[in-house]
This record gives sequence, C-alpha cells and structure tokens, in this order.
Amino acid sequence: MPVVLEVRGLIKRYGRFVAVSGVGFSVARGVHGLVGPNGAGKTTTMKCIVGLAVPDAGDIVFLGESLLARGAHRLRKLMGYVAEMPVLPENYTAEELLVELAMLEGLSRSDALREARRALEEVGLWEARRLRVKAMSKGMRKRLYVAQAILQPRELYVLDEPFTGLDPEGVAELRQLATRLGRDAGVLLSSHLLREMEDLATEVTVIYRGSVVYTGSLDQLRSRIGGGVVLEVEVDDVARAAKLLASKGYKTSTYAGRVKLRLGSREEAAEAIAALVEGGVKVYSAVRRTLSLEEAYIALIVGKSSQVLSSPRAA
Ligand SMILES: Nc1ncnc2c1ncn2[C@@H]1O[C@H](COP(=O)(O)OP(=O)(O)OP(=O)(O)O)[C@@H](O)[C@H]1O
Repeated sequence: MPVVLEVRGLIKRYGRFVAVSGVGFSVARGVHGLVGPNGAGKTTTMKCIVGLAVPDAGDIVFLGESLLARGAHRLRKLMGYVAEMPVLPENYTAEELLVELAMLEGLSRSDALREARRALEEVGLWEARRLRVKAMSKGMRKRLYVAQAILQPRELYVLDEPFTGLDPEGVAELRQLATRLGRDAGVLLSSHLLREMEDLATEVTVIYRGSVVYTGSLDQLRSRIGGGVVLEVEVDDVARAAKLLASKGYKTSTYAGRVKLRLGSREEAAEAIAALVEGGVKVYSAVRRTLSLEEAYIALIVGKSSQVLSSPRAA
C-alpha cells in the first residue's frame, strides 16, 4: 500500500506546554484511526498536517514531499479537512456555499455547481440544498462541512471527530463515505473511542498525552491487548469481596454491587469465586467474558490493567 502521509517526530508546544511530543505514524490508502482521550493531541496533530498550526519540530511528508518546505502549500489542495468544530457562514444556502468554495478551489461555475451537487448528495443533504446554514441543525452543518472536504477528489482526508453531533443514521452514512473515500485515498479519522474504529479502520495510531502509544494494524492491537478475560461477580458486600480478592493478589474494581477482576486463566475464576464463598461473601452471579476492545484500549493508554477494571462504562 503506498504511503500517502508520514508524520515524523512531530512536536508542538503552546507556550511551555508540550501538546504533541514526538508523534510519528504513517497513513496509507484506507482509513487510519487517530485515537486518544480528550486532550491527547489529536486535533493539534491534525492542525499541523493541514497547515493550521506550525510544528516546533519534526516533519510531515505528504506524497513524498515535506509540507514544511517552501511552496508546499500547493499540496494542501489535495487534502480535505473536516474540523472538529466547524464554523460556517450563516447566510449562505448549502448549495451556494459549496459552489463558492469549489470556485475558490479553481473550478469554473458550471463545474463547481456539478461538484457541489454531487457532494450534497453524497452527504445526504440534497433535500436541504436550498436551506440557509443558519436554519440547519448541528448534524446538518456537520454534513455540510464534510461536503466541502469532498468537493474534489483528494489524496488525503483529515476528519477530526467527524461523528460528533451526528445521529445514528448520519454516523452510519459517514462511516460508509469514509470507507468509500479510503479506496482511493488516505483517510485520517480521529476519535476518542477505539470502538468507533471497528469495521472502519485497518490501521490505528493511539496517542496519549502527546505521545504515540501504539501505531499499526487494528487486528494486531486487538490480538496484543484484547485477549484478556474478565470476571464480574455480583455479591452482597463489595468492599469485603474486593478486600478478600486483593489479599489473594487479584486486581479488582467495584461498581454497582459487583466486583470486576482480570483473569489469567479459567481456573482463576473458580479460585476467585471459591475464595469469596469461603470468606463468607454471598455470590449472586458470576460472568466470565473477554475484555472489550474499549477496555483493552484503556489498559493500553493507562498502562496498567487495574485502571481498566475501574471503568464501569467499559463494561
Ligand atoms: N491553542 C492552544 N493553546 C494552548 N493549549 C492548547 C491549544 N490547543 C490545544 N491545547 C492543549 O493541547 C492539548 C492537546 O489538545 P488537542 O485539542 O490537540 O487534543 P485532542 O486530542 O484533540 O482532544 P479532544 O478529544 O478533547 O478534542 C490539550 O491539553 C489542550 O488543552
């Protein structure tokens, strides 16, 4: 797969604060997920790629050319960008706005109209093409912003948290669109949820506090960290159960009347339950299941499995 974009040792500071600290990854054709919790540095990295922020160090190589070199801005026409919180002029209709933008990109009026209409159809805004931006819902604005990014074929699409503000239908449509775009181009798509990358991205880069903690295939990431097994036990006294299990060397977390622990083997489940019963704890139910991708992701970014178990939302 040819590499479309290579980010090398990217550093970006805001004053003395280092927001991005030596980030490196490469994007080939297809969808590449840029995943990390809030404040990890996803938007800053993307802004450096699309030229809205100037890196302090490192390099960004796009189609074999450094974007930091003189004159490289012409290459940015080959990138489509969807910002996390787009601002659009309120008085334009969807169609007028896209035609203007396409003409700014150098298309003739008739070509601009044709491409604007195609883009409107692709993002599901055809019916709303005569609606003014000010009358649009958040989700419609988001779709319109996606439309401006696909006005012309690009080599790279940079989509910053594109699913935010979209309804489930909008999310499904955008996932399809991203997959379609990824057939002929690189698509760098950010999210704070790794699970959003399932059945979408083939490659992912996970960043945490400005540094890359994983870059590579989603399958490899899954097999590397996703093989864990979790036991959830519903008990009468969670505090006592947690203390008992801790004394046996288990790392636990508790929530909603349950104790959750990570297991190394099947036998450990039986041992843990036996320890609870012998210790006088009433066990109402016990469920053994594999670690979800999201739990594994939290384990990866936090670097220790005990933190995984403390997240009830991950269950
Ligand atoms: N213009 C700025 N000035 C100062 N600090 C900034 C600026 N922009 C971002 N930061 C800081 O840099 C860090 C990374 O921010 P960034 O927006 O890149 O993270 P993110 O991964 O996109 O987060 P989110 O998922 O919340 O959008 C954060 O701590 C943020 O507060």
